[in-house]
Amino acid sequence: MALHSHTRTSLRNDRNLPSARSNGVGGVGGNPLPVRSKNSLTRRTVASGQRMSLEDGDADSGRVRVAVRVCPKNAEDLSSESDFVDCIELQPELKRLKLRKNNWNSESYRFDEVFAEKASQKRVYEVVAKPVVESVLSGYNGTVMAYGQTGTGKTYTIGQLGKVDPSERGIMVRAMEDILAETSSIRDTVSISYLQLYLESIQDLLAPEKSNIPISEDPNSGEVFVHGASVVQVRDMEHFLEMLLFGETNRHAANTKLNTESSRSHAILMVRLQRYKWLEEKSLSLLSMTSFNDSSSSSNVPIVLKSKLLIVDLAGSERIDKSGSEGHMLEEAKSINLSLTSLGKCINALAENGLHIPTRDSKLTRLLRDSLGGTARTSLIITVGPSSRQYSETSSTIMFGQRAMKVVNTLKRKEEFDYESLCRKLENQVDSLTSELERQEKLKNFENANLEKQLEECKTALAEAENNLADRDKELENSAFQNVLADTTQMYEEKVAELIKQLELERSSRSNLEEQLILEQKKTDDISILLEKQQKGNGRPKVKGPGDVTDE
Ligand SMILES: Nc1ncnc2c1ncn2[C@@H]1O[C@H](COP(=O)(O)OP(=O)(O)OP(=O)(O)O)[C@@H](O)[C@H]1O
Repeated sequence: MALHSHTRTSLRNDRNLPSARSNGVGGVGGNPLPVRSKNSLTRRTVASGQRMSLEDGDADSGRVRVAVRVCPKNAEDLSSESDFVDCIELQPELKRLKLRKNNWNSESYRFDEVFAEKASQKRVYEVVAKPVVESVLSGYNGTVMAYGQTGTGKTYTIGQLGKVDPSERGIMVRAMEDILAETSSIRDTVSISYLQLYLESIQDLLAPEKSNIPISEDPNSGEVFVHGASVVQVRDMEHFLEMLLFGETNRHAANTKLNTESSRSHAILMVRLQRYKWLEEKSLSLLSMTSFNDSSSSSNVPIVLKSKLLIVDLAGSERIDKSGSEGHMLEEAKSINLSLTSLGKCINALAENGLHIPTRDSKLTRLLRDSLGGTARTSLIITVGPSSRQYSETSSTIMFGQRAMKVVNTLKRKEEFDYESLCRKLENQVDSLTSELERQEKLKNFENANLEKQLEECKTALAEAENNLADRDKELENSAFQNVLADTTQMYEEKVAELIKQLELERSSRSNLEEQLILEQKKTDDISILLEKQQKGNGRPKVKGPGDVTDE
């Protein structure tokens, strides 16, 4: 079994794995078992815009994972120890390490993973650190630590830059590669601080003039801060490597000043991650508080995940008496011992489920408070040398690792409601709705104008049609009138002709009558003359003719 599974679904996979108790992951005879099982429940709390979510799963998921890595023999080992057999024998398939005290006496220890001398940096990263990095990317705090005797490959495992041979890249470089690959340079923020803890003083490896930087703690969350240390936002891998090299140079310079090749300080790379995501949740009281509880907006609560990854390269854990330190070196060794001893004490207390965890005894344990017995996912790699000469240090390193395996953290994810983004999002929504409204308004106006134009056109067309119709009617009317007129004319012509005819008839009858009248008149005149002659002749009264006028 790997320390954690390698895939992105490692958390789920871990939960599906049998617990340490059942699979025997542990120390001698499966001895170190998780003793704290606070995280056996899934629980979520909401408080003042913040919430902590516990990782669900079995009690084993928060246990500190411990792997052991055996370093290759160094020149000294090779020259002086040809007669001796190695004190270490690995059984990788059983994930066991056998520590041989002598030919008759050996102990076997089980770890979460054992790496032989030839194990690649890639494999070590993927088994030890990658699951922690994935956790950090999901919003949990995480810690990867290397512990071991001087010269056993802690810095090689953790801090190797791999400039000459990229396959030698250590955990810091590979972790940042994964983090940068998984985060958005626009939405998310990745920043680092690089510190060293030397003689109980925290120094800034990115700004060497800063030393004795105080540690502070949030009394409510217990979160540890190193205010005053430089925090540099990582732009890209090149930028990160530059800073790492700068920090390494500063650490190396300090060592050189002390005339030693070995790291006399603990180096701590602190990676802070701030990621945004949209929460799919409908039942949060906060939603009703903010009245975004309609189904459309409740599924869109922006939250910010803040997580921290500590990658710690501890100083060598050799014994003072054996190293023969004197003077300043003795002070230094004592200081290293103090911090490592207090780390060991905390681990013991946690492993035994003690009531008091002495985290305040040293700055190292204060810095690592969240990593051991806290809310972080923690992996420890212990490095050992194969040489029998180092039996005692190797043995104490192994015992340190075995005790660490008993520590169970309670993985918690800190989620904060991102009011700023919510506000921004709502503002954007308002903006887009307003512009949509304006667009609709414009469209409506345009459509109205269009309709009015169409109406006008219709009216004109109608008027034209009416005119045409009227003209047609007129035309029709005219042609009927013409007909009527023609008929009438004809009628009148006939009438006139008839009247003319009648008139002529009348005229002719009148002229006949006149002629008759003249004749009659003549007759009358003749008769009158005749009568007058008679009267004159016999004295009789004269007879009146039709044309005579008489006074009565
Ligand atoms: N697994 C390994 N493969 C190849 N070389 C290794 C390995 N482990 C260690 N080394 C080499 O051994 C030497 C000592 O390693 P390193 O400096 O990493 O030890 P250390 O534990 O960090 O020592 P110190 O505590 O004194 O700083 C280095 O030259 C390193 O390259």
